[in-house]
Amino acid sequence: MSDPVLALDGVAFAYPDGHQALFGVDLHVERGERVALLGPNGAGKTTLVLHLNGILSPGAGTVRVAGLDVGRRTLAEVRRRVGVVFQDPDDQLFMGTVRDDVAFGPRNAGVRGAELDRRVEAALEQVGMAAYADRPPHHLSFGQRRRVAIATVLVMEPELLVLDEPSSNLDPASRRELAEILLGLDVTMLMVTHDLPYALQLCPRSVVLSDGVVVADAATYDVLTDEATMAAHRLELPFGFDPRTAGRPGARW
Ligand SMILES: Nc1ncnc2c1ncn2[C@@H]1O[C@H](COP(=O)(O)OP(=O)(O)OP(=O)(O)O)[C@@H](O)[C@H]1O
Repeated sequence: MSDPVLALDGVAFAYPDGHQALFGVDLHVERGERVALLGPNGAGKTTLVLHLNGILSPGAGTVRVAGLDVGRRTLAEVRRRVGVVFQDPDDQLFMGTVRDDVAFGPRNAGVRGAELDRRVEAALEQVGMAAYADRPPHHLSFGQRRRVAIATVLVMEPELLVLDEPSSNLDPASRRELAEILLGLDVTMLMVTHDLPYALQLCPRSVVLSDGVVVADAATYDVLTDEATMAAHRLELPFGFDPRTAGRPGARW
């Protein structure tokens, strides 16, 4: 069998002030999976994500991406393979046009000419933003900027797409449209979210992190209908939302 796209084994991490944020986390993601990373505020989700592209290094344990150990020597290659879309699109957009923002990563990696144009076009097409290529990003709506931020990562053709709260601050129509876009992508995905219906819609599997420990790793439907786990880890469904009647796109993984 091929290497998992992502393999965390026994990952522990303490911040310099001594706060222990992760305690021996094991998480394996196979190629083609879409996995939601759930958990209450302060659970360690962002800390975990920052290990995936080497911004943080574990105090103990290992992080492997597509068979590569994440470390100083592999950092450039790891960052090509793992695309992280942060919560605030404005952290990722800083050029004069959408096209230049999306071209920035591959251009830095030495891609030029027709190949660069092809990749930029394809990434913008994937997020439905091809018509906006010549616009300044700061003239776009928040939802459009989030899509462009996703394109800046897709253009690198990552093996793992990591999304931090992709549905936050979107109106219902933008939220639904983004779900359709994400469901159409052919990429392994790890999605950090507090939006549990979104997790159910997009991710067949969910991992729950709480106080730096993985406390559940199962089909999203099973997690969201496990009342004891939900209550113990401060996971609450929106008023009136019942996974049992919401359809079961993620029932098996
Ligand atoms: N730079 C830091 N120094 C010390 N402790 C930190 C630092 N950053 C985060 N922490 C602590 O580590 C723990 C995990 O934080 P983290 O941001 O990873 O949680 P999270 O699950 O992403 O939370 P949220 O859902 O609120 O984004 C928290 O207790 C937090 O206070």
